[in-house]
Amino acid sequence: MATQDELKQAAARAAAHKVQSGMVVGLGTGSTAAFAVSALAERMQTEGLKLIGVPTSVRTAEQARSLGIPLATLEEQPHLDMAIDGADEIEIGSLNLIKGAGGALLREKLVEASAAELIIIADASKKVTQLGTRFALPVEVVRFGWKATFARVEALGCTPVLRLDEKGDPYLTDEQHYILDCQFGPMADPAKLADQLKGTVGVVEHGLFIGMAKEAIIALQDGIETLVPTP
Ligand SMILES: O=C(CO)[C@H](O)[C@H](O)COP(=O)(O)O
Repeated sequence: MATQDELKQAAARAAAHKVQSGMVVGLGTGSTAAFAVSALAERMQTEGLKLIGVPTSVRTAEQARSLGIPLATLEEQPHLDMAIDGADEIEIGSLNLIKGAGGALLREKLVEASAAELIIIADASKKVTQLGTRFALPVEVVRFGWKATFARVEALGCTPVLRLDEKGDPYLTDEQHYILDCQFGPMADPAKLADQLKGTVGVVEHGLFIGMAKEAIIALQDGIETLVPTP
């Protein structure tokens, strides 16, 4: 029986094989995305694949650089051919996502909104029938007045928790913001909630990725399953 890491790696490899030479590729963040970065570097070495990566976090930039993947910023490469990333929850049918457990949701959304195609990679544990069933929704907020923002987000019907780092200090994103992990429970209308959060003063971004994923590559014990959004 394959381990969870082996499944993540299988999905990552399948996505990396979709990349063609000359592409500009958004490089996601997290343990599954890290396998995709490694698989791309391997293809560069073994097949001579050429690509430019646009990383979605400092962490991913460091990994890609250490593997010799040429990088560009989103300012330098504002139009990406593809982005490959993991997710915390993938809603079967819509392919709407919850992302951000790894803390990179803002840069991920910026990079992935600029990609012609967003490919999500995961093991089967990430599939849900309704978003909000397994993970709290990460909401990135500016530090200034964060308690007032906390109260506004709470009023939308959730229990927010300020994310802390391993030292017990507030977790800081790459853009130097805080994250509130918001337990909304199963979401009947995630698109409406996304709009409400976007309209909340102090909220910079949230981890709902609505209508963005073009494909999800899911690694199962007996092979790869490819999901596309149903109309
Ligand atoms: O959104 C993310 C980071 O902000 C990650 O893609 C998400 O948390 C999945 O991570 P992993 O592959 O480690 O389970």
